[in-house]
Amino acid sequence: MADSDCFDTGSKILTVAEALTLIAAQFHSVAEPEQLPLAGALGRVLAADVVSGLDLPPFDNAAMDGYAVRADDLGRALPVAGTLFAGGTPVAAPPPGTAMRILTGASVPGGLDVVVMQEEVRVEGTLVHLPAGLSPGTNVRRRGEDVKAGQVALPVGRRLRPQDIGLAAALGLDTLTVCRPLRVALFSTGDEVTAPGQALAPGGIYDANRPLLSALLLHLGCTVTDLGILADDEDVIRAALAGAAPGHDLILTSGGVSAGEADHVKAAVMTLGGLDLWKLALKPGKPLALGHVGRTAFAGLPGNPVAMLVSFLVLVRPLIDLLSGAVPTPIPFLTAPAGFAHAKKAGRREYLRVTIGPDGVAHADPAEGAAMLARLTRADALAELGEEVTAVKPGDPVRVLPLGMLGA
Ligand SMILES: Nc1nc2c(c(=O)[nH]1)N[C@H]1C(S)=C(S)[C@@H](COP(=O)(O)OP(=O)(O)OC[C@H]3O[C@@H](n4cnc5c(N)ncnc54)[C@H](O)[C@@H]3O)O[C@H]1N2
Ligand code: MOO
Repeated sequence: MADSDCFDTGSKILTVAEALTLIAAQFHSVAEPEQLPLAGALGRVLAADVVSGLDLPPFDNAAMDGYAVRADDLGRALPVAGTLFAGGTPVAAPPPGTAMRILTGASVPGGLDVVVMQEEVRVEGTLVHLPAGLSPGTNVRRRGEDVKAGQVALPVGRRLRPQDIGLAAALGLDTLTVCRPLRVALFSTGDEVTAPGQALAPGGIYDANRPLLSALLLHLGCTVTDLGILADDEDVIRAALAGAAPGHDLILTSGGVSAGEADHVKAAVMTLGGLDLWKLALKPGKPLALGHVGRTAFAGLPGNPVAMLVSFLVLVRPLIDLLSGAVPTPIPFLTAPAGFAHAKKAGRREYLRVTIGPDGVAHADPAEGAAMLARLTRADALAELGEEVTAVKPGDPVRVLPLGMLGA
């Protein structure tokens, strides 16, 4: 939900950090909890902490197939008192001076503190010859070493990833309390924008942004209503937005947010709520419109597809996190040596399409066009050049944001 006050920044050019601060101040969670089976919870946001009801692992167990012994008995040849299988009922330790054959995952009897891998022993008749020098605890997975009973295993606000679902299952949970999905209405704008499958008129282009945005939103666990393409007509746009607002938490549009004349989106949103047009110190992704239609949040992204993707990842993703009850997480980055030279303005953040070579070097796309979608499909990552950077030389370390880690 957006506050009713709009955040007029006048003609100031906002840094990304300033924009994110304004977003955090103006938008609030609309989260409502619901209970879901684990299988349906991927991508959803946890509505409550998951507190572990048990230790993980639940009992001391073997990490390897081999022989469970006392550390004091190492370096000797011992008789084998029996075999312990995974899933077998835990048994008491055999007397000192004996070994137990043990398989991975089997409960280690209390008192035995080393599992010697079977590759490291020599079996001769009924005796197993053990190496010396292993420290107590070797190859024993201790009860509770991963998670302790009573500990928060998964925190509220976590957007659930496959490994989170796996952990919940390991804790014995078959359902999770998650936030209901954010309901997002999607429009493209512009008379030139044509739905794929239709004939392309002279001057027309196919609508790449809606399917691209829709896919990005699905990755974030949103429910997407695709409401098509809005013609450049203020009345039509106003009616469509007014109709979409009540059933949605966020309306997203692309196109029509720069200084152009055919900007009916702005006028329509203004009459239905409030809107601010931001100019950001960000390339690509300079223009961004944010506001509300009634009580529904509104974000208007730039029309150029690559600019739209960058705006989405840098600004709309955190907005979606806020609205959906997720704890916003910084975009993960890695550092790679630059395989390129690049000069830039101080004070602006830039994202360049890069491929990562087999040697780990980041090679920038020599073209920088914000409309070049095919070139984006050939990139592995975006290099993030911060506000303070004025030049990149080959070999300089640069931040790279792997597109796959961003759901793109
Ligand atoms: N005089 C100025 N002109 C422009 C400025 C500026 O500051 N002053 N900013 C430029 C930048 S940067 C960008 S980005 C674009 C943003 O423009 P809009 O958001 O108003 O978008 P449109 O003009 O409607 O479209 C831009 C471009 O993208 C194509 N487009 C639009 N929708 C789609 C879609 N659904 N699928 C594929 N492509 C789409 C559209 O045809 C245009 O080519 O403004 C610059 N101009
Ligand atoms: O900065 Mo506009 O957002 O391409 O290319």
